Amino acid sequence: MATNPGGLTKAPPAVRTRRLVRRFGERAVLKEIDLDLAQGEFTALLGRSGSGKSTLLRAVARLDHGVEGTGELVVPERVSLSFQDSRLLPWLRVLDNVVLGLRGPGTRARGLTALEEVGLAGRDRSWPHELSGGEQQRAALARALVHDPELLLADEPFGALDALTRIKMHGLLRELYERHRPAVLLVTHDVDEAVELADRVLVLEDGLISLDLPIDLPTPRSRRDPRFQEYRDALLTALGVTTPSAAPHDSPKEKPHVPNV
Ligand SMILES: Nc1ncnc2c1ncn2[C@@H]1O[C@H](COP(=O)(O)OP(=O)(O)OP(=O)(O)O)[C@@H](O)[C@H]1O
Repeated sequence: MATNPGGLTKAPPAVRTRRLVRRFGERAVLKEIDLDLAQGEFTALLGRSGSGKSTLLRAVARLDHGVEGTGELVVPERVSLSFQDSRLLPWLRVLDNVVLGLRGPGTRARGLTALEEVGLAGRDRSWPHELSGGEQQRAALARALVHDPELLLADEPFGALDALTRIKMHGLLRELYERHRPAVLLVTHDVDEAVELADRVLVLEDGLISLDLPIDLPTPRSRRDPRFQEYRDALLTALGVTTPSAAPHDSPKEKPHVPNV
């Protein structure tokens, strides 16, 4: 374990990448990424479409065997993944999906507890197609959490949900995170989602992390808090988007439009 200048022992990071490179043909989508994610840290990853967010997440998940490197990639043993599409197996009931791959005594009880935690108590015998989109994402979260992950990698898990369900899922994810404390890397296009949920937001641009912004706001966070808006404006600016709220004071007073980038 490393010791910092104050003499306190510093825990090793949950994720550590050094000089992580991914090329597709001639094009380097990730150019020597150096990234540390602390244990129990909630990080959001933003970037324009095609900037390489999913590529980075897949690399960290060790799903991509094309990652090059003389570099270094350290990830914990227990890693769970969640995607925009819940990826529940249609031929398995909800509980069987949740406990898939889990072994040992108490498997069923663990699955039922996970379902209860995500608000799906009593739906264990349902088939995936009998669940709504939001419920399917809840089941996917239960499946991720039942493994007690040290790292949760989530690639736009709420991207396909309607606005109201999305808000509910934000609350649920933050609550589950605070209870279980895995390190989280959340890929999103939604700047508000990033500021609302994460303690640190990264912007990926041109193959590198161009901004690493700690979010120092208590939770639950209100989008109406002026400091929330300052973070959001800083991120939108980093993403190359100008909004009326980030514009000079003498500009027309329009309702800020916050695009998903
Ligand atoms: N298997 C592949 N073969 C060739 N190019 C690829 C492959 N996978 C990704 N790419 C390219 O790498 C770039 C980054 O893709 P990636 O999916 O990581 O971006 P992203 O930031 O997640 O995009 P989005 O926000 O639109 O989902 C894109 O230009 C994409 O076309």
